[in-house]
Amino acid sequence: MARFKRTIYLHMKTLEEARAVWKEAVGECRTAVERIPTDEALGRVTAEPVTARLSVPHYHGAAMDGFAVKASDTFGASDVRPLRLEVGRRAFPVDTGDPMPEGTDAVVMIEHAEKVDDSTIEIRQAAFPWQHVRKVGEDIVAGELLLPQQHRLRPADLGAMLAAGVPDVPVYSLPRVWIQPTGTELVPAREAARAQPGQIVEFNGTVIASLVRENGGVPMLQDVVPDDYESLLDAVRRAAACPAHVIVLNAGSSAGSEDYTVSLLKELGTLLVHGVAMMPGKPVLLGLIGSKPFIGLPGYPVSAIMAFEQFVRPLLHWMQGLPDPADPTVEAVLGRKMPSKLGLEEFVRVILGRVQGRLVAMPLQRGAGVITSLTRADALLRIPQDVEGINEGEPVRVRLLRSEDALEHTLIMIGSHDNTVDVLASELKSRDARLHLSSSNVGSLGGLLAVRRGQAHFAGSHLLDPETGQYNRRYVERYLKGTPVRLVRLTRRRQGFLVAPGNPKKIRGIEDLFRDDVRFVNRQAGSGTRILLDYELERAGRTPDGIIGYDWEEYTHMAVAVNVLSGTADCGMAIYAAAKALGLDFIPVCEECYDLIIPEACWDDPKIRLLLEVIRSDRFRQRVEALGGYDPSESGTVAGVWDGTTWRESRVVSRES
Ligand SMILES: Nc1nc2c(c(=O)[nH]1)N[C@H]1C(S)=C(S)[C@@H](COP(=O)(O)OP(=O)(O)OC[C@H]3O[C@@H](n4cnc5c(N)ncnc54)[C@H](O)[C@@H]3O)O[C@H]1N2
Ligand code: MOO
Repeated sequence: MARFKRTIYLHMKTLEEARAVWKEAVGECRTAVERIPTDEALGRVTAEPVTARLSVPHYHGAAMDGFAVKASDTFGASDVRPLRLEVGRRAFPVDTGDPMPEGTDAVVMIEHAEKVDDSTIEIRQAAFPWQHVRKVGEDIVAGELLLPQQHRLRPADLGAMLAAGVPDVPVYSLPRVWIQPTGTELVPAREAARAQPGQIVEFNGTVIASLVRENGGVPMLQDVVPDDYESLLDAVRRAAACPAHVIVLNAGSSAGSEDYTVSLLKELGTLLVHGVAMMPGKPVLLGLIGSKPFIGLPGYPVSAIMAFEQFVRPLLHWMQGLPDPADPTVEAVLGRKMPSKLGLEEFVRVILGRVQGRLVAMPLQRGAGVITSLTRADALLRIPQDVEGINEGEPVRVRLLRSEDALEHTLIMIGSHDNTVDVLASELKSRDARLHLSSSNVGSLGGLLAVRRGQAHFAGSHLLDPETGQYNRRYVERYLKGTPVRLVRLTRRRQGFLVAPGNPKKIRGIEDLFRDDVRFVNRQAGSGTRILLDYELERAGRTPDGIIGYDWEEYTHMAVAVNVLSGTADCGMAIYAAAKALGLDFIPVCEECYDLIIPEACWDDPKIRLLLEVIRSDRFRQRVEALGGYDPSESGTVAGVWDGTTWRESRVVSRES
């Protein structure tokens, strides 16, 4: 069908241009005004100024428990000249809030009135006029402005309105957003476990609906429609005819042959923008169907969220007469060099924490499909389009995704990842709910370098020195000259050969790698596991010659495991957790040490003290043991104290700090 030719982006606009086009086209859209009961108006935005109908208080009332009196009757009373007043004639018992009896203008607090008998009190201090009395209109005067228009109502606002006799309030209707997920490949989340290759769990719908709710709108989330033009046309027609204020389609915004959104928009409405120089979120589409704003959000989840924030979020504010939302930002230093494409505004997810007095921002994965780059992020770094990149150590302004206070309770870990770190994070949280462990996985060496630059509270490392058979010490000596640190053992972990379930090739150990019928899959040169394999080969007195697949390099434990599972390799070396995850058999080869490298400058930080407490607890060990493939018997021991030049203690490991 000729009509469905692949689309090429129209003219890609800069983010600023696209925002301007959008504001021009839909910036004046408002939802209708409706009058709703005041007690249901929390969070709603006033469409008109609200004025008081009654004064508050509307009578003179006692502000304290005690006796209402006429102030002039009490003049002259003192410690030396106590004054007696007859109850019921010149002093009237009142409680807080009671109307003042005729002729009285002051209240003597009960604790300042001595009872003489049932009908007499004595006071030792004169009352001044209007003492402890709430006068008419003290709080609100009838007719005065209570709240302006375009004001988002808070709990106290509702109280003031009710007190002032305003039982209902004119507000903007909540913007209703039609959300249409599309894609033949999408399956409902409840069928996730049965998804075949090529099928993807639908979740953007829920994310977008939640973002709408968070921004004061009402989501109208639809069932998925397949990627065929007629179904999409039908869905958008229904959206146009229904009482929704905004139409959001996801996805089909890019240049793929099944990306029909552009054609749709051209057939049913007006295309304003296709393609914005931002990343993620580049292929976003903006337009109008009739007078309804229409947004085509890209399919990748991070792209969808970023494009939502730039275009849907402000729209939801404008529709209720509110200004653009403002987000809190802080200044930090960038922990790692960040190259960026010239001409594209980039949004980089970062972890953020205060290390040795400075806020450090460390970039996370960049992929637009990596939703966990947002779940793990503490902040967003925006790299302008005219900047080619930012150097390590440069100051940057980042937008906070968590509270500023939370940053003070964030521990930054950089280095190699291990599953026991997840246990650590969860145990820390259960000890102190404020504590948050943010980690960036850049490999062991990257962790050491971050410690050297003062960018991490600690690093995670498992680097074997083949000459000594020891872990990490040699690397600390080489890379941390002048940086005192302590080496704390987190755990020992088992490395071994992964083989297909049932071990069909009957692989038992290193010698079997040299067989003609065994294809091996290796890890990349320089990785901890590769160093370990070479070390084991050397110990066995062998060179790699003769191992089929020794030069075939993969970059992660899981990639090795996948090759074994699919049968492209018969054997590979990895940690037990990778075998367990994919149901492979595991033949243990050796144990390695996974250590934390903690700068001396952070050693006395209470967060680090708690971290050590956790690592040394029985509960942590039990949980680590239960993972399988780990030996936590040395967890928490100090395996070395480095003063920047030499090791200060003997090599006997100790559990003391
Ligand atoms: N040749 C080109 N290909 C792509 C380009 C390009 O410029 N030229 N741009 C890339 C960029 S950037 C993005 S972003 C994506 C946008 O893709 P679409 O908006 O067309 O979306 P799809 O291709 O349909 O899906 C992409 C991806 O997202 C998943 N997805 C879609 N909807 C959902 C949902 N409701 N829940 C969860 N996941 C969803 C979908 O399955 C795909 O994996 O295009 C690049 N391609
Ligand atoms: O711009 Mo796409 O949105 O990178 O992923």
